[in-house]
Amino acid sequence: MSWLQIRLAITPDQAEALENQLLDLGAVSVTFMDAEDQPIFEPDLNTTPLWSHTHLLALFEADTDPDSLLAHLQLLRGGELPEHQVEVIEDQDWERSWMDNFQPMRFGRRLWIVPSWHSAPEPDAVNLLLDPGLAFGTGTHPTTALCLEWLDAQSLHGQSLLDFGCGSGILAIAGLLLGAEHAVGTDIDTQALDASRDNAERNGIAEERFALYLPEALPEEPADVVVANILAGPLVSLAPRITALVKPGGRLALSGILAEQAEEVRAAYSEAFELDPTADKDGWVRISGIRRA
Ligand SMILES: C[S@@+](CC[C@H](N)C(=O)[O-])C[C@H]1O[C@@H](n2cnc3c(N)ncnc32)[C@H](O)[C@@H]1O
Repeated sequence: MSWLQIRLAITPDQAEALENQLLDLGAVSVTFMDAEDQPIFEPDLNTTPLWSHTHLLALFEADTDPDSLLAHLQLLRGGELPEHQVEVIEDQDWERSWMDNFQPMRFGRRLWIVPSWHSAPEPDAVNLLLDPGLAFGTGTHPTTALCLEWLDAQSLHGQSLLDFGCGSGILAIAGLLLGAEHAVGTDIDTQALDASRDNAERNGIAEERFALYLPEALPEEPADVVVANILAGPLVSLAPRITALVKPGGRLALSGILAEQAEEVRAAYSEAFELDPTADKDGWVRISGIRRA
């Protein structure tokens, strides 16, 4: 199957309106790409140099007429049309294009993330075979890497784990391979739930060890260990819910936070958690801690 792809150069202040306009015009997917051509979820529209020279990719059904589409977009935007390129791409290319640099990578001492089409460089290590499909989470992004390193450093044996915003399922599956007894993943995106299920199967995780839910269906049952890589805004607004999902004495790692947003997120969790020092990687930070009893 092929798709019509429109790549538009944007500035952060245009992003939200343009995304809505493209969706109104029938885009089946709109992805924000950062300066390194990696997809970003829910970009911070107010700040960040990572996001200041970037573009947006919109995919439409292949039979969409690009001239008519662009004319409609121009109309919706009061005559203004951002700089753009139009191309027809094959499905396979679309899924894979941003993954060209996805190679086996080690996180912490024991854990390797291995693209499912590669062989494991260290067969005796903890190898997570991953095909993210259309979901976020390969470990190439610093926000995921910060969580993987944290998980690798935990003693997870026999623990229950919750992955809030599971994307490809990478964090939950890493936790299970590192010894967690049971994991729950939740995501607002059903494609992420599908990818997580496929990746769990790929790694021989028995179905009963990994449950997946949309957030509205997630049982409000606290876990020993919770990871949430979903950006600062939702982490702050979801703080009461995420806190309640961590057992007293349980551990929490939050990611998807830019360095300048760390204080705001720490403030939302500092009453309920004994927080560790903030860890950072390439402008992103991880906030972790133990829930006070
Ligand atoms: C940055 S990705 C993280 C994926 C994966 N956990 C990782 O660490 O690579 C964020 C994921 O959270 C999901 N998400 C965003 N907001 C959410 C929310 N309020 N509740 C649940 N999932 C959410 C997105 O659909 C996306 O799959």
